[in-house]
Amino acid sequence: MPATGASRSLKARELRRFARWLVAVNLIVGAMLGLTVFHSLRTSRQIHEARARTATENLVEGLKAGIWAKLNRVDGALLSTGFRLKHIGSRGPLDLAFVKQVLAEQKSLVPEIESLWITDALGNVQPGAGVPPFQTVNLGDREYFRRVRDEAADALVVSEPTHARISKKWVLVLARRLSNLDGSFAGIVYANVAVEEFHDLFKSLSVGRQGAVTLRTESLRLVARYTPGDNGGPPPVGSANVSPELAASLKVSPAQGFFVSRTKLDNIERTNSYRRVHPFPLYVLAGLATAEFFSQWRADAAVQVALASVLMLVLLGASCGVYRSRVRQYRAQQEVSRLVDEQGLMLNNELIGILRLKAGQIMWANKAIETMFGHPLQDLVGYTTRVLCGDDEAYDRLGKAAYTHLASGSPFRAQLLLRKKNGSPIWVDASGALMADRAGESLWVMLDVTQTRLQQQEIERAALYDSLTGLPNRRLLHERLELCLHGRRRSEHLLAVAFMDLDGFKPINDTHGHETGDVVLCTVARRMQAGMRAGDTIARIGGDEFVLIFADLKGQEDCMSTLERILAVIREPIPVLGKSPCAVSASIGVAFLDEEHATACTLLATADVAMYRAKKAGGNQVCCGEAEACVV
Ligand SMILES: Nc1nc2c(ncn2[C@@H]2O[C@H](COP(=O)(O)OP(=O)(O)OP(=O)(O)O)[C@@H](O)[C@H]2O)c(=O)[nH]1
Repeated sequence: MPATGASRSLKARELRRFARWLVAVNLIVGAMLGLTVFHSLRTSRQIHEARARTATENLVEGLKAGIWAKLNRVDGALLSTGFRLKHIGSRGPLDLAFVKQVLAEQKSLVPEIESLWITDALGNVQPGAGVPPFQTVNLGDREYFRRVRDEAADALVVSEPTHARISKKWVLVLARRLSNLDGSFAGIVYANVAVEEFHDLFKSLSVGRQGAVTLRTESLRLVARYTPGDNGGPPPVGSANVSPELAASLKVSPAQGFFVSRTKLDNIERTNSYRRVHPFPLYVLAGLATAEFFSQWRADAAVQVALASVLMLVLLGASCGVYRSRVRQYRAQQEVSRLVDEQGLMLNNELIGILRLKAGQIMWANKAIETMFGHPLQDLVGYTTRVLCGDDEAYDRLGKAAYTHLASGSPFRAQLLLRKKNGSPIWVDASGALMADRAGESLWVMLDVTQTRLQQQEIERAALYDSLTGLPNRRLLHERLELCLHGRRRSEHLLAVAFMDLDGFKPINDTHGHETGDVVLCTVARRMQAGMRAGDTIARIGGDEFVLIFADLKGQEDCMSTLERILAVIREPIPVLGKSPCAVSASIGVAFLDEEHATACTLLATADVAMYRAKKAGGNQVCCGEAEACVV
């Protein structure tokens, strides 16, 4: 069944639908995979964020406790000093030795204190250890001094980060009031805590290479900052430059909080927690770098994304493979359809007949067989090939020859003479071969070669027979003579060859025309044929020359009497249509096969010579080629 254009385009549509389906499956699987990975990564990031927050909160809680303890010890030293130096100015001149002793004792008890001093009511630092001799250091302009002096209550004052005038270091100053007996302001006792003092505490914390720990005053001025990787250079002590996220969080939650921000100092994003170091006006902050804290998460994310990508690539590759294989299948189907179409056209041609046979029975035949033999297809299919053969004998002969050949494994090829439905003969060039995939079945191809065959016969005839008289020509004469000579050697009977030439033929041509001459030649030929036996041969070898072969003579007399009869029938008047009858005679030379004349050449030559003798002798007679032969 040939594939139609419609069924082909249907298959092309199916292929496009399959491609769309594959794309859709890939998109859906890709989307699901992407969503799964996204959800998994978001969840694990949230877990990491929660862990980061907990870690920074734990860090900052520890810091807060450490700083509180430090400053509490410093404040304790201030309180003790204040207590021991209470009203000391009211009892007369200052006992500097005692003051120095007290300050030294307290300082030695609290290692965090870088220096411990008192001032008078004007802010002049009383001379002591670390103060250059003959030099007056006045703190009256210091903000913490004014606050201690101006606040009536005996409260601890913590300064902003201050550059110390004596040690030249950045310090945090803790100060308390000294009073006279009447309660008036006598000066301050203050302790400088170097900002480096906090670094030791900060260093003990594990914040990674890019983490940061910071101490700020209530006004957010930087007191100390520590980053293990020393990111961003030396800390700008005293600077109040903070991230907007910290400022916003403090507004909402002044005591403690959590925020994520990118630090301007080193441009590193961190997850931070902060705590107020109550009762001190200080904030501690601990931050873990997002990049570090999320490095594991990032590695996990990279692995998950890579796995998902590989999975997607594998799916894509498999889809491409499946699609390509479907395309190949589609192309193969197209090719098969094309071949089926071509085969259909070939099978249904009008020229070459095709038959499929099984055990001599016609299983299938094409239109050309119908045309060639004239049998309708329904009269062929299901019947044996006997209907195509002339008779049972021809059918059996053909069957034996063909199937013996096919059984040997080689195809059969022959020109066969078969019969049409109307009984007329038909020559076919037939070729048959066993079908490999169908047991016992054979395929036959037939071409009508009747015309070729007839033309061939005509050509063969023209080569062997005289076109005017229909008698054998010189070539066939020689073949037959050789054949006779070959058979004669085993025969007892006599063989003779007679050479005959008409007498007076030329004048007939000249007088009555060539057509009349032709009539005379044909009449003479017919008469001679009528007077000879079936096994004898009469041939025309030239204009008015004939040769006769007598193959089965009982004796020379038998031959001579026949030739005499021939001379007689030739002499009879020959009627010519519309003209007066013509008359001719003949001169005949005959040679008999014997030891001396044993070949065709010698026989013909002898007969020829004898014929000339007959003609010289006046014609209309037979001369024998042997010496003793008599002229009849
Ligand atoms: N009509 C006709 N004439 C032919 C044909 N072939 C040859 N001839 C003629 O036959 C004649 C033969 O010549 P000759 O053998 O001399 O004829 P003839 O008159 O019988 O002479 P002799 O044989 O000597 O007796 C020639 O005139 C040829 O032209 C032919 O096929 N048809």
